Amino acid sequence: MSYITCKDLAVGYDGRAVASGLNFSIDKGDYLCIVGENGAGKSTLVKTLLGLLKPVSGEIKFGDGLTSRDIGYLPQQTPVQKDFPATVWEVALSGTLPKCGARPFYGRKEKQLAQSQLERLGMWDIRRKCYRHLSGGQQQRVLLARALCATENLLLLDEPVTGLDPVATAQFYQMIQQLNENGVAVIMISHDLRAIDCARHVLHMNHGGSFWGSREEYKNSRYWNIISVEYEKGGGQSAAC
Ligand SMILES: Nc1ncnc2c1ncn2[C@@H]1O[C@H](COP(=O)(O)OP(=O)(O)OP(=O)(O)O)[C@@H](O)[C@H]1O
Repeated sequence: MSYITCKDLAVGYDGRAVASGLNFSIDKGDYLCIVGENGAGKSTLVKTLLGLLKPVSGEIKFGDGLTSRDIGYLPQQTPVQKDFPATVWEVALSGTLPKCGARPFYGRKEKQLAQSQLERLGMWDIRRKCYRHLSGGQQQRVLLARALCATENLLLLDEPVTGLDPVATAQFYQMIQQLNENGVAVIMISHDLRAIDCARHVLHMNHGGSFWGSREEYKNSRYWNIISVEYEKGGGQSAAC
């Protein structure tokens, strides 16, 4: 059974849909890239998958032991978040909070988990550094470690390469690719079409409808023709996946 199956899903606010007719699923180990024009409802879909909004209509089914609480979420970063006055260690450790239950402190297990995720992403040696003093790429790695502390089943990344330079972007994609090869399922929202080169499936959302299918099917669809022409005009490049 799939981790998530969405059938005729409409998402929105106060009972009014901003996107509808969404049909897609994400399986264990999958890599889904969500693309689409501004305002198409991508972030609204994310909030709905995380259980922060109720579907306007249709259904979201969780399977294979997954619930909306088992999603490791890397949100879009705001300027205030980039300036967060905490150490790398504190930010990563905060990802284990849901595992503490009613306990008001971190136990040995949580600390070991945060250490292993920071080591995995090459951030352990700078654990005492202040998060706000890191480069954009390093900050994203720390947030990734934080998300992995919450779960290793499914990561949901909302525009994770915004503001990163081309080298940091390529390194970030490679890191996600590696995690995916090690069994972590990925949902990545992106305005950067290079992200598609790494994905197995693509969900394209726009105001006139949506497409979901394999990367190959997407690249043969009219949705790809439209978006890639616009992207080339903007000087897009290919990813190194
Ligand atoms: N809290 C809210 N209440 C009502 N409408 C909202 C709210 N947040 C967003 N919207 C509207 O929902 C629509 C979809 O917004 P959303 O942020 O999901 O799009 P998006 O595809 O993520 O856009 P972008 O690519 O620009 O990030 C927009 O018309 C937006 O104005």
